[in-house]
Amino acid sequence: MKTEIKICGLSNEASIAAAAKAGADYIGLVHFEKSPRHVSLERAAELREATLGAMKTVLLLVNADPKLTGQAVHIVRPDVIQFHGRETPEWIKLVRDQSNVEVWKALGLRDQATLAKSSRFEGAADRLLFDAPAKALPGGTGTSFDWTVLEGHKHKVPWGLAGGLDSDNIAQAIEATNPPLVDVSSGVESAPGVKDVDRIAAFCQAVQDFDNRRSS
Ligand SMILES: O=C(O)c1ccccc1N[C@@H]1O[C@H](COP(=O)(O)O)[C@@H](O)[C@H]1O
Repeated sequence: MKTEIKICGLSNEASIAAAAKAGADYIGLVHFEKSPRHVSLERAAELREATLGAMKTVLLLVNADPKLTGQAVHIVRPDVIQFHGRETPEWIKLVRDQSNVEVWKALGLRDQATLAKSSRFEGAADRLLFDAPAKALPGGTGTSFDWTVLEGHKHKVPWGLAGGLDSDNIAQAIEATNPPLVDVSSGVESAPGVKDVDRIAAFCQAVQDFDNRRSS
């Protein structure tokens, strides 16, 4: 099975080209002013163009109101919106039904109880992204969570693993959780918000090496 790769928090064309060359499936663009990776909607639209359709574009929003969400869909025309705040299942479903855009919901996983609550999003989100619990920022902090929380879990919707992943721990993370998609931001940076093309390449290579070992 191929593990899909999302490289998140890109803010320039060079890192988008590096993600494409390395074989990423998705890029993530963050529209959240408190993030060191924040880009305006207009810049996000330019960066989506820079993918040349080689990768899908995920636009990340945090607790965005209906007006901003509508503007984001209209201006950026992403393939996916990733909601990374306290959005409700009802809101996620409404956006999915009204926008024709795939909708992902990120959830901070602390323990079995928080995992059990993720079932509220079945039938609403197209994918769940399991991340570390929010700290001062809701995500993008390079923090991982206890992957054993996912052990034996019967996933009812497509999902992805996020939170503190990097080229050193990604093989262990895939081995432990068997995710269909992995999502990285801090782990491919040299400083918050500064993507490193070599780390992007190393992360993707580590995922591909794991997939190749598993299928041989
Ligand atoms: O990247 C950010 O700045 C960010 C801000 C607000 C919410 C989520 C954010 N990033 C997402 O968080 C996860 C994990 O990131 P990391 O690899 O631990 O740095 C990932 O989905 C990012 O896209």
